[in-house]
Amino acid sequence: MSNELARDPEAKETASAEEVISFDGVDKVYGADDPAKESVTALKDIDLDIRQGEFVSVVGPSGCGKTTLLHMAAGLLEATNGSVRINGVDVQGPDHKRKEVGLVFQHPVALEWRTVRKNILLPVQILKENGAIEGDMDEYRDRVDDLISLVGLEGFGDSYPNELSGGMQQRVTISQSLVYNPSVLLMDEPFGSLDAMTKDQLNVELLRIWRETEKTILFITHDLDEAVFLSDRVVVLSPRPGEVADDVEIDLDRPRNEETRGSERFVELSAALHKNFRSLR
Ligand SMILES: Nc1ncnc2c1ncn2[C@@H]1O[C@H](COP(=O)(O)OP(=O)(O)OP(=O)(O)O)[C@@H](O)[C@H]1O
Repeated sequence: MSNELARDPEAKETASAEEVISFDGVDKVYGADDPAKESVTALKDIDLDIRQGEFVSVVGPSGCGKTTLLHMAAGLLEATNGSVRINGVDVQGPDHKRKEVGLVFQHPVALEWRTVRKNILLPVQILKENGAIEGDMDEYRDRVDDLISLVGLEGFGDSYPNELSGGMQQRVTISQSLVYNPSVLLMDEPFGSLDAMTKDQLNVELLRIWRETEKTILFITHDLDEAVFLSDRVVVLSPRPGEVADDVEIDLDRPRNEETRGSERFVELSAALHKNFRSLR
């Protein structure tokens, strides 16, 4: 694959430590500064470090603060206490570079009147308008073609979103998050609305894309088996207020494929995680 899509070498240099995503003593209280509303403590005392090139999933009961955690890493929400850093830089500070972070949400965000190619280019146009990235558009147009082939959408660059299946639309979303070459991908249940077969297939493909692009990934999911299949570590949050209840190393060999799901070790790890999860209630 093209080296163009691998991790930005500049990002490696700017990371002061191996930790690429760091939560340090983070609390999130919604409504803390609005006396008219009852406050909700979503997350409490989160310490979590994700190292260069790691794939870490976060699981936990509904409402425990998974999306809140991800939105804080994206700089979309401010921590009430503590700090969140990407590549050693506070995401709320003036030195934070928005281009360091790619976001993938559960539902595709493609605009129906733009072709696949133009949709993939959209984040670049937005970031360029905001002054967050520089460089020539032609450079990014070439990159779009590399991405279309990386995510398996060859031949669909001139199609419109309504001509694509749900799985293909999520491939577009993944390309959108990679187009400006962030060092970090934050993924919030990206395959949650897909059927089981498409989800399994995209899981395998995501691992290939991760391997080829060398990104650091923070992945939110409700699906414990998906978390085991994908991750180096699975972080378990307690019921709200979410605290880190467990941080489980997943020692399955890589590369992983469909056979991995049938392996003895996968079944063991999955069973242990399900048991751990039940004990939280
Ligand atoms: N803007 C908000 N204002 C007030 N409370 C909020 C807000 N957003 C989220 N919450 C509350 O914070 C808690 C954590 O929400 P969050 O969406 O992060 O959980 P989650 O683990 O992602 O949930 P789910 O698994 O159901 O998607 C919930 O109790 C939710 O009601």
